[in-house]
Amino acid sequence: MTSQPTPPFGVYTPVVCFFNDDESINFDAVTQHIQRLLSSGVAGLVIHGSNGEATHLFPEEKIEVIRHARKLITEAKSNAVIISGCSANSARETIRNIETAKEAGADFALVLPPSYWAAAMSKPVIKTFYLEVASKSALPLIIYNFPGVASGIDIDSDLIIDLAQQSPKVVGVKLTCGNLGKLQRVSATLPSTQFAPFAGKADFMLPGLVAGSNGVISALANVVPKVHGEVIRLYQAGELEKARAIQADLSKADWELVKFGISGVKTACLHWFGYGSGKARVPLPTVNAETFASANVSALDTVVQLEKQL
Ligand SMILES: O=C(O)C(=O)C[C@@H](O)C(=O)O
Repeated sequence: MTSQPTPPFGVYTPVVCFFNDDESINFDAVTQHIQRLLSSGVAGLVIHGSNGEATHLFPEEKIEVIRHARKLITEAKSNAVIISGCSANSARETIRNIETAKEAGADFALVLPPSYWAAAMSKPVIKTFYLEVASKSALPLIIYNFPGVASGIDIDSDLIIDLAQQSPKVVGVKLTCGNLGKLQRVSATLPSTQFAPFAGKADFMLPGLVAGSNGVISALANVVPKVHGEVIRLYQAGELEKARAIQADLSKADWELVKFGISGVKTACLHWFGYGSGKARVPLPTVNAETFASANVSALDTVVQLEKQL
């Protein structure tokens, strides 16, 4: 099998999906948001990640949003890539999701381990799942390790390395588990030309860069993508103390943001950038603008003010 493309190094945003009060997709806000992300120089958009409420969208809506993102990337003359969430509990449905995501304009597929029958999901079973998907995948595959949304299933570095060595289609992993040792072992074993490990949260972005992360995939990059890019710039320039100072601000802000949940990410965009709303699809609660404005969001405000200066 010919070698597969890997996602370029940089900042990736798991893009939130904006909704109107009637829960229909607010494409005007989606457009403003993606245009702001692209103008900030993100390397890629993760469409239908956890923050994108992938689990709340109809199949046809998922295709429409990917197509819309691809259209905006083309209009912006951007080189950003699309990593599309394609997870399902069967290999068969996952493979079909990848086909439709490719047709809609995605470049890579992001796939969680199957978790409905969590007790049956032993390492050999998970390995069989990923090798089956990779063998028929229409796109290069990125493993999505997020125990919090996968019944606690936490894929270890042995299995990640084994999958990448067995299938050239497996080209990356998104470590939202926050396990730096895992990231370090994977990046030290698999060549960066063939495999892209990602630190999956702002919280450990700089330590992740030191451990060989291919940049970062961060929900907070919905709000302050340029600040994430600044950490990379400072790190690559060897200005570690300045990078650490901004990392400290990002970690404080991420902790503040996570308390508001996915809706809060959207409300933050309304609060500081004037588009969209916090509306999330039931059962997720919606954080309204007044609640957000009256809360202590000083750590977030610190990084937003820096974002606006960059
Ligand atoms: O929304 C996703 O797909 C995530 O994994 C979120 C993660 O990047 C984070 O920063 O919490």
